[in-house]
Amino acid sequence: MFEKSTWIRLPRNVVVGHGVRSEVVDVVDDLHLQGRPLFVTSPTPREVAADPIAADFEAAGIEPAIVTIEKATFDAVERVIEVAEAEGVSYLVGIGGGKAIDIAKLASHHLEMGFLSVPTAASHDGIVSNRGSVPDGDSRHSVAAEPPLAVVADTGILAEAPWELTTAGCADIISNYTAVMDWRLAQRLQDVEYSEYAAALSEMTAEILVDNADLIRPGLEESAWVVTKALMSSGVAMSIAGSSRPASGAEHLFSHQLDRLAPGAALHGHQVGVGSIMTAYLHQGADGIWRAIRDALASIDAPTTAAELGIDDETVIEALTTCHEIRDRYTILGSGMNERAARDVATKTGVID
Ligand SMILES: NC(=O)C1=CN([C@@H]2O[C@H](COP(=O)(O)OP(=O)(O)OC[C@H]3O[C@@H](n4cnc5c(N)ncnc54)[C@H](OP(=O)(O)O)[C@@H]3O)[C@@H](O)[C@H]2O)C=CC1
Ligand SMILES: O=C(CO)COP(=O)(O)O
Ligand SMILES: [Zn+2]
Repeated sequence: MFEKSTWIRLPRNVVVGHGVRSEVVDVVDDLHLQGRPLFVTSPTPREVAADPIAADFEAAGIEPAIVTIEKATFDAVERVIEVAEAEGVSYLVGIGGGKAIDIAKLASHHLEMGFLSVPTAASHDGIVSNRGSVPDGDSRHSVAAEPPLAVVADTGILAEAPWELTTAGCADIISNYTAVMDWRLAQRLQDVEYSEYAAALSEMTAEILVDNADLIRPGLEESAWVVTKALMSSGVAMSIAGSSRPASGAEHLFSHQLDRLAPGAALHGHQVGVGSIMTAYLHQGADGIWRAIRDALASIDAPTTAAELGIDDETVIEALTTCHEIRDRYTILGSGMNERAARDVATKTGVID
């Protein structure tokens, strides 16, 4: 008897383009959301977008509450929940980079309220995903949540953000190649749940981005358009899979460990890009696609070495040899690399000298 079933939850409205920031109020109206919102933001996105959007709401007779978070932590989620309850809000709006959107996503899930995702940087593929990624002591949790009811991505704001945020988003997408390799390996060796559709969407998204790399240039609003569409497509792949597997493999474990060993040194997307060069080598050896991944990253100005990440070589080795412990996710790293093997792959791929 066939007993399989699945729920795939996706945003209802996706609004992308120049100046759409001013349409957040209309999107709320279209979704029939009533009452006050709580804006969840972080310092720079507050200035760039949350305060102007709050002014739009006030002009429409709605008084938003605002909470500014500094880090993506479970304490921050707790604080947002407390503010939401104290202010009597009825939905949340995450305005910012990955950290603000993840915290809004997790708090709204706990509160059983809807949320809107308003990215201010094309820096990560959590914009529409149904997961939140939060460090917790020695681990990093990929927490199940709901995707946003709507996404409002203003390409004007995204194009004005520092260029490295956009190159980080590109690298987060390029890392899908190795995330899918890890997923297939885990399916073959550990029989983990696998979706051919989600894997194909994730790989195709990376391919389209790489094929359009010449459109991705600083100061070009079209770049924000191309990258944001790819980030959304990758987020949809995660929602279809019901897991971050299509977009997060060993290269993400490496990045999550760097976040612990060298906090704030480099952007998430840049770290996963460098991780992807090395894990591609581990999967396919010297003649595999690691050079193509490195060249694609270099072509859009993303880092390809430890030095470009601003991280010293020894920290890279420590991250490579310990990151398999971050979470129970089977990848090419298996039960861990020893130091010699880690030094070998990092040197052969030019990540360290
Ligand atoms: N849930 C999911 O599926 C996914 C989650 N993630 C998570 O997302 C996070 C990474 O996202 P990322 O966006 O890099 O991290 P942040 O949210 O920390 O943003 C990176 C930096 O960009 C700044 N910033 C954001 N928007 C602007 C702007 N318009 N102009 C100037 N500066 C701006 C932020 O400023 P400030 O410091 O003032 O906030 C911050 O310093 C990680 O925690 C990662 O785990 C990543 C991929 C998928
Ligand atoms: O960053 C992600 C996908 O790009 C997802 O993060 P996790 O590794 O925490 O699942
Ligand atoms: Zn990522």
